[in-house]
Amino acid sequence: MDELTIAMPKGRIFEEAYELLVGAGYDLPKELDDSRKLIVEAPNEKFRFILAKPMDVPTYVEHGVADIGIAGKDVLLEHDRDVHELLDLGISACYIATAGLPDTEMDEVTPRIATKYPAVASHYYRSKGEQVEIIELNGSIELAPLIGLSDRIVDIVSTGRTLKDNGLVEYEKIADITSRLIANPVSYRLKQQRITELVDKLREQVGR
Ligand SMILES: Nc1ncnc2c1ncn2[C@@H]1O[C@H](COP(=O)(O)OP(=O)(O)OP(=O)(O)O)[C@@H](O)[C@H]1O
Ligand SMILES: O=P(O)(O)OC[C@H]1O[C@H](OP(=O)(O)OP(=O)(O)O)[C@H](O)[C@@H]1O
Repeated sequence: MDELTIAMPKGRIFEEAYELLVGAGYDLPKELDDSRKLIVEAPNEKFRFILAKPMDVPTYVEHGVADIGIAGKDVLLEHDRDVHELLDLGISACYIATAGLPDTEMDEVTPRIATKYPAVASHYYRSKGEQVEIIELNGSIELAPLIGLSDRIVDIVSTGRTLKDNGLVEYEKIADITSRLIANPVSYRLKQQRITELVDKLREQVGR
């Protein structure tokens, strides 16, 4: 049986992804969940896990150093990678939206948009025929309108708490987000049987 290398996102998505795999019947070592190791073997299943930053998962899969991976749809929308999207896992649900200070218009000349998702934001405003200046930030995006750096932000909303606590309001929803199972196209061809079996088990688990 071929070994499958799986790129798992550390952080928010990890716990739900781990539970999904265990729920699907896979025997995973405890050290995957409770150690700081970045490469963990699951010999009983012939899996090798690599623990990656969520944004980097599609990079490992595109380059074929991981056969499959779990990535947020936000990451897949932002970086157009050559990977197959096999299954919507339904976990880590959130959405991307525009937000800003309440009752404010965007600057008429060059509205400024702060975001961690420059491609998603550019695409969104271009599709509306609006010309904007994108300001890329790495986090704490909600700061931008509060201190006058931008008119709007394009960011993830989950509970809405961060917007609320900072006195910001949502304007438009851009895309619903969940995590997806992705595969390297060559791995998918060469290890199709193993990957299909995994997809079927996960699909059954997702449907529960
Ligand atoms: N409230 C949320 N904020 C951000 N991402 C969320 C949220 N809810 C679900 N997600 C999903 O989790 C992924 C991000 O996970 P996480 O926050 O652990 O990574 P990160 O953004 O790289 O974090 P950091 O840079 O803070 O380490 C996103 O790609 C998205 O699909
Ligand atoms: O709607 P909520 O449930 O409040 O979640 C949304 C917030 O969570 C994320 O930030 P994160 O916690 O990853 O911190 P960051 O600003 O450093 O990216 C996201 O960028 C929002 O700020």
